[in-house]
Amino acid sequence: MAGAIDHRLLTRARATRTYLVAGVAVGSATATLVVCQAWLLSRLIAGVFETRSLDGLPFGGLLPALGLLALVIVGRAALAWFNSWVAHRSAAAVKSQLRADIINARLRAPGRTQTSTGSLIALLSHGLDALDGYFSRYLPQLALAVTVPLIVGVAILTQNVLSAMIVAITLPLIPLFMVLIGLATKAKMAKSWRTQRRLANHFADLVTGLPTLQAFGRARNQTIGLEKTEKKHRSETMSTLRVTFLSGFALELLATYSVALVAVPIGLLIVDQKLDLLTGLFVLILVPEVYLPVRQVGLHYHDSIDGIAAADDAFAVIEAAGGKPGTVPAPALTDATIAFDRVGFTYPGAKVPALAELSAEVRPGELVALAGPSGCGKSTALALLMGFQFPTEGSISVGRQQLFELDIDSWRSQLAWVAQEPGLTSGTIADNVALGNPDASPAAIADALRRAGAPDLAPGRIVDDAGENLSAGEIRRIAMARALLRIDAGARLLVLDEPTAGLDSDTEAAVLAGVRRSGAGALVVTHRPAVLAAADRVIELVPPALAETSVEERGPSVAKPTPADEAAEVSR
Ligand SMILES: Nc1ncnc2c1ncn2[C@@H]1O[C@H](COP(=O)(O)OP(=O)(O)OP(=O)(O)O)[C@@H](O)[C@H]1O
Repeated sequence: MAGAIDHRLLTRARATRTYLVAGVAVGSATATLVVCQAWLLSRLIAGVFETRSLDGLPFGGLLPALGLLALVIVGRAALAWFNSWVAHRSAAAVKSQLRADIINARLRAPGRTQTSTGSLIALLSHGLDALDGYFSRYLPQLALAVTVPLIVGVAILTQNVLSAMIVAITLPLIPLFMVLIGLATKAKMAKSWRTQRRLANHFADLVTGLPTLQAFGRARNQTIGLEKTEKKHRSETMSTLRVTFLSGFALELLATYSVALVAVPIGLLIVDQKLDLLTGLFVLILVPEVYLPVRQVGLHYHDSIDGIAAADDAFAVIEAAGGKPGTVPAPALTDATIAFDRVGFTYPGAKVPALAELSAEVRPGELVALAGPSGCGKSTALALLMGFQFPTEGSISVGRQQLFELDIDSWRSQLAWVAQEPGLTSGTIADNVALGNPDASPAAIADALRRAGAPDLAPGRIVDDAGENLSAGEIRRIAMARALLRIDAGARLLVLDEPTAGLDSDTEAAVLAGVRRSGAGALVVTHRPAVLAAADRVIELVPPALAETSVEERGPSVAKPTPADEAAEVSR
């Protein structure tokens, strides 16, 4: 059946495998108890007819069977409870593993997925909860649908071959119908899932962009848009439910007719006294038990679709982070040169490259400036250097190693990064600065803030989510202090994406001079003439369109020679 078990869930989420083994064991035990229950019930009913004429205690001989029946019923209830307990534990374990994998994938390669932030939040919060139904309802039923018909079918075969043959012919019709219904509704289910995702995105956009939307008088339109998506979601949910109920009804009808097909000949055989009452009852009680778990799988089919769709989304994020992470320890930047060799990058789904033909070097301890018009790919070049993305053209090497081969943690431990829009976490300013070096003393944190031009910011001041209570300049100075602390802790390259927005020229000059004194290098995206003048080399990026069209005449983007290069050239 389409989408029964996602092989990636089996290979990645170990709890799924454990659960399937437990499910088959519980299913087999349940099937055995079903057979015992049917046997005891038929013995009791047939016994009532046979002992009716006895004097004294007519049903006294049936008491042991009655006691056993009670035990079997308690056993079945215990198995059902155990099954549900294992299922919920497995769902929790799988969800927790997938959440960790998603977050790790996002940390390893933040920009490599096409999943928007809204979708990611929806997936990490309630999206993966769709796996609850998959594990607690669908998979247990799937295990029972395999084990119960097999064991109960064999029990029927030992008693009455004709009944077993009727069951063997009619039972496959149920999965067949389920496949047909599944094929007919697959597109509908996928559409419903897409609408659900769009609703989550719409909502996230509305929340994050509310001030802008209000400023431009568009908040009302967005609310109307949200209402439309919500209405669509509601009608699609109703139509999904309609399909679910209708398909349940069809499967129920099929199973009922199949049971009747067995019941009629059994009844006739009993009337003709060709079959004793005990055997006839045993078979009649068992037959519906064969169809029940298979029918229930159909009823919980939508749980499997929802669960698989959630798992698909999770794996899209996890797999986008790339195959196996690199393992080679990063060469020390104290003597390794970083080389961009005709590096280009096109974002997934984009038609034009964001960066093209970048060739440049960053030598140990150098201050290298990255300049060029807006949108020419400066931030993208830094993202490639940080290992958030891998080049789609050319390569980046560190010493003799390719960047993609490096253990990303050992590589990033040498870098101190200040993003264009630095991220802050909730806590205090000191907590955020200490991200650069968790072992830093309060005095070192205060000193880093001072050097980053932020002596006015009290380290104990509370930072709201994403630094909402701070100005853009303050956020950038805190991020700069964090990077300086990281340099103090041993990072060898400061990676700055237009750090000057929050700093005055003097502070900026002091920051860069301080970094150079420490022996660390810096790769700085900047437009400021003072930084460009102080740089050992300036890499002029050209817009990708220009790089694409005229690379033959112009040659690749290269660094302007430094005075040291020129001196070396002269001496040659
Ligand atoms: N996540 C993304 N998906 C698709 N395209 C992107 C993405 N991020 C950036 N781009 C595009 O890639 C190109 C380069 O962007 P980038 O941010 O690297 O430029 P930049 O030189 O740093 O610009 P600025 O100086 O304005 O900060 C731009 O055309 C941008 O629209």
